Amino acid sequence: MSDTIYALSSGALPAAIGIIRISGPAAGSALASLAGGLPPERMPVVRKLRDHKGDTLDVALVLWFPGRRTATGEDLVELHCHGGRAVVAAVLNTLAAIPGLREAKPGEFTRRAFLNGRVDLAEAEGLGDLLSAETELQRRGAMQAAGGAVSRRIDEWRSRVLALAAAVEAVIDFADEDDVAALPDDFSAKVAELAGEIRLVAARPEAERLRDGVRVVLAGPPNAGKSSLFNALLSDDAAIVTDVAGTTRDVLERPIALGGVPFILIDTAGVRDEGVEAIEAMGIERARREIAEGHIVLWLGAPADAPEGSIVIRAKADLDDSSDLGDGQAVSVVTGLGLPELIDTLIERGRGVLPPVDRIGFNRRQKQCALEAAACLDQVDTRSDLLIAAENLRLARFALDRLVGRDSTEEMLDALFGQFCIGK
Ligand SMILES: Nc1nc2c(ncn2[C@@H]2O[C@H](COP(=O)(O)OP(=O)(O)OP(=O)(O)O)[C@@H](O)[C@H]2O)c(=O)[nH]1
Ligand SMILES: [K+]
Ligand SMILES: [Mg+2]
Repeated sequence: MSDTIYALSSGALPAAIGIIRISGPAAGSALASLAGGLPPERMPVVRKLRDHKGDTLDVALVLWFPGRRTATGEDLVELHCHGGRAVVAAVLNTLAAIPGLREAKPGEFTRRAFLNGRVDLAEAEGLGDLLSAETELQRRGAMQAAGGAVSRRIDEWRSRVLALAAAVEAVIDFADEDDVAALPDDFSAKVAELAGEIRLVAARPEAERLRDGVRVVLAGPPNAGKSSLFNALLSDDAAIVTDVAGTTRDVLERPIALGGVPFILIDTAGVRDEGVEAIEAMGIERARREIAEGHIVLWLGAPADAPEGSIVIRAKADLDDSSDLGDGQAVSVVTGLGLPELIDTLIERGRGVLPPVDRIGFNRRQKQCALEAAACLDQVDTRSDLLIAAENLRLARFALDRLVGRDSTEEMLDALFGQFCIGK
């Protein structure tokens, strides 16, 4: 039988309420010893919590969820204490002294929910993203996975694979009896259709992009006004601005949400070829790498030099005279000209880079499993040995099983749940 774990599951203290969760076989007896008996099931009641000497620790709202129909799939207790640091510490210390109880490791409540079949791996991954979501788009994207939309689609694919496998098995069985049997006419078309559907979802931008943010690189020649624009977009003096060409040496990154879209703004060293000493040269090298890897490049320079697909910005537009209406989006950080338009452009382009939040998408791990399943389906050839076709359908099903964690390794679970905080 597993240990009984406990942790503070609500946010940083002090707060109005501190919610302590206890999960495992000894949860009920721990609650009984703190509250002087078990309250009615699934009913919020107020109880005095006392330590083993009988001293009152707090007056708390307590909830008792016995059985398997709980968030973790095992006996679960919630103590809604006053959220003072000393109050919560006193209750946690009392729990620590109860035999069979120990503090939960990061993500351990969710891990138990997974091991007890309350959520699958795709839902647990979605939950992780939901807890770390900082923008509206991240929240909506994570809701899809956490709410089971990915899992439901995988289930549907899985039952189609099973039906195809059953058709093959039926023919193989008949062959044993020396009878004539054939696969349905549309068998191969159905296999190809399923592989195509899986690839379509796998081709969508990966969920990590939504979690990590759209990378927007500000690039261009020295003194073009990159750092000034970086600061203006952030409304912060994060980068050093001077009139000396070559001020920015290193890459500077800052996260920002614009219109609910998560971005990482990246300021870089001005790109030039001549008169460059060693440190600046290294900065330029880094700038080139960021330009190559960025999702969106804002190019503050001559349109002729602009990297492919970049947005050309005509910076310092306040200095333009009326005859000098060059190419690019005019922006001035001095007058604010063109900034709202630039932000709108970024939001629009940014949404295009991210996975669609109203449809399901995969993270990198899930995508790999999905592509494996599609590749196995490609190998299903009804003109050759049907035993091999059956085997490939079995492998396709295993790949889908791995996607939702039906067949997960300890290391995989450690890696996933280790990213969660304690108490989750
Ligand atoms: N008038 C005007 N001056 C600007 C504007 N943006 C930047 N500047 C000035 O241009 C100079 C260079 O600005 P930076 O932001 O340091 O330019 P940079 O591209 O980051 O320069 P490096 O980091 O050296 O490559 C500074 O003196 C800024 O004050 C603008 O919109 N209007
Ligand atoms: K500068
Ligand atoms: Mg700069």
